Amino acid sequence: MALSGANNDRGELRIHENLDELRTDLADYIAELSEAAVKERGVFAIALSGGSLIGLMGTVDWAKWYIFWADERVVAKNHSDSNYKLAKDGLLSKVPIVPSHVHSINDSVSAEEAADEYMFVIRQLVKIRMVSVSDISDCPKFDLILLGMGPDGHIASLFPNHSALNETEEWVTFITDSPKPPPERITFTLPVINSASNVAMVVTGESKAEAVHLAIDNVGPDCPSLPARLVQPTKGKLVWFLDKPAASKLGGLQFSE
Ligand SMILES: O=C1O[C@H](COP(=O)(O)O)[C@@H](O)[C@H](O)[C@H]1O
Repeated sequence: MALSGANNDRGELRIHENLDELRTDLADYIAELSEAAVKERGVFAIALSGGSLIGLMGTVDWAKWYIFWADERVVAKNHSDSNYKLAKDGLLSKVPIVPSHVHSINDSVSAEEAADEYMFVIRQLVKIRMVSVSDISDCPKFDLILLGMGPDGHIASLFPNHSALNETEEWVTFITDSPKPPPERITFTLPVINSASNVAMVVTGESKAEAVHLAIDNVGPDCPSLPARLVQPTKGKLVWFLDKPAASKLGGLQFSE
């Protein structure tokens, strides 16, 4: 049985006994959001990340889905480091997704050009409202952004103390010095992540327990620079999907079973 609760302004916490339980809860959560968005707008705009979360997603009704990536490594689409390849092999090739609804980056140009082109594509889709727009800025408002988190607290390709964290003008930016290989990546910026209707942080494993603690608990003045702590949807909802090892260093939570 999952434990769920809330921690101040750090969102809803769902802590699961094991990965099977987490996978089921995450699939139900995504299905509910998808159904609500399709009912309201006719489409569901979801941004995926890479990493371990892809293996935790279930299958739902894909026909109305528009798929984006919150971050991508600037490598060929068939490279083992590609987040697109990860999602394609683990998920997209197994479900009836409409190919033209899958918006991956151009892998044949530089990181800077790929970021600009990706932003242009999103801008066109915002114009025709396939992707909604924020009520308080011109940012796209994705129905759901799925994020993983590294043991260092990075989310998407926003790393601790990196200047990309300060980008407020662009929707998509690029880096060429990622501390985690490969070095060249594109990433949604914090204003886009925080404009989403829903953000799900999917984090598993003991190696991430300290970063989960720093991202969620009130631990003093150093924590605001942790990228995961800067995920604070302005009007949207933040939900953390954790397994017990990832949640093992969280303190002072009030849970209901
Ligand atoms: O490099 C990346 O890492 C994070 C976390 O990955 P994980 O394997 O530790 O879950 C991922 O969310 C991000 O999209 C990816 O590019």
